[in-house]
Amino acid sequence: MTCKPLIGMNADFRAAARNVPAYSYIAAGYFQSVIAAGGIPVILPPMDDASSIRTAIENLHGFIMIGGADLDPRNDGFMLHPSVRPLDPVRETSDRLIIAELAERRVPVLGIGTGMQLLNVHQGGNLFLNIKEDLPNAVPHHDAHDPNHRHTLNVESDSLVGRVYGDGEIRVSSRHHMAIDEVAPGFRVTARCPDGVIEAIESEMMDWFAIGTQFHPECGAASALDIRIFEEFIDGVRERANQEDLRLVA
Ligand SMILES: N[C@@H](CCC(=O)NCCCC(=O)O)C(=O)O
Repeated sequence: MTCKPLIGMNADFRAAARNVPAYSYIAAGYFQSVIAAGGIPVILPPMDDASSIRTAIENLHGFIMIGGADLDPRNDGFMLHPSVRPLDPVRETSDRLIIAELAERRVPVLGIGTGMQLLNVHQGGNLFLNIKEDLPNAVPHHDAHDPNHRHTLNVESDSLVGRVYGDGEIRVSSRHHMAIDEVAPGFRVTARCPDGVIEAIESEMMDWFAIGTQFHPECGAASALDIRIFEEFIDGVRERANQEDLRLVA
């Protein structure tokens, strides 16, 4: 592939309130990072029609599932927890249709924050609903007064995040209160906070390039290294698009 890959991304949704109409939005860091890494971002507003989502995804080379509020645990058969602030159902319905399509078509995916949690639960893993209760010895993974809160990270060297960060002390932006508990089959953990909380997963499946980060490489306070996550993702997207072209002409 010589042209820039089209990278889809979902968008958040806010219902109408008082005099403000409903609107859809996305933090600029997501699409700016894709542009900086050599891709063309294509933002999909929430949709509840699986066939429209399928048509949109058929025309994309890769997809980024963005962060946001919490997945509603009731959608995965768990009880609601008082700490959970669910996504608007308009967004969650759309996100679940998108991930199902990405998984079925094996479209390369990078899940960030809630996006990684959705990738994990869709593929059969599950989540801790509140780090403070489930992992009481964990360091803070969120600071209500500091959107740029960071903590350190240990990475597996033989992984995408390992290639990006290499050796030495790594600090990443962290904004979450849920975390992966059981990792979905077909994925492995490639980064953890020193307290053990899972911070990145990567697919081990030969036919699906899929990675997830609990930390936020798109965040305003991200380091120069963090953009390399997007570069690695887009390199992987190109590689797979080239393989697909070869398969189609063979
Ligand atoms: N359910 C999650 C949310 C983690 C997350 O995506 N945080 C970023 C929110 C800001 C954004 O929209 O990018 C949790 O575990 O808290």
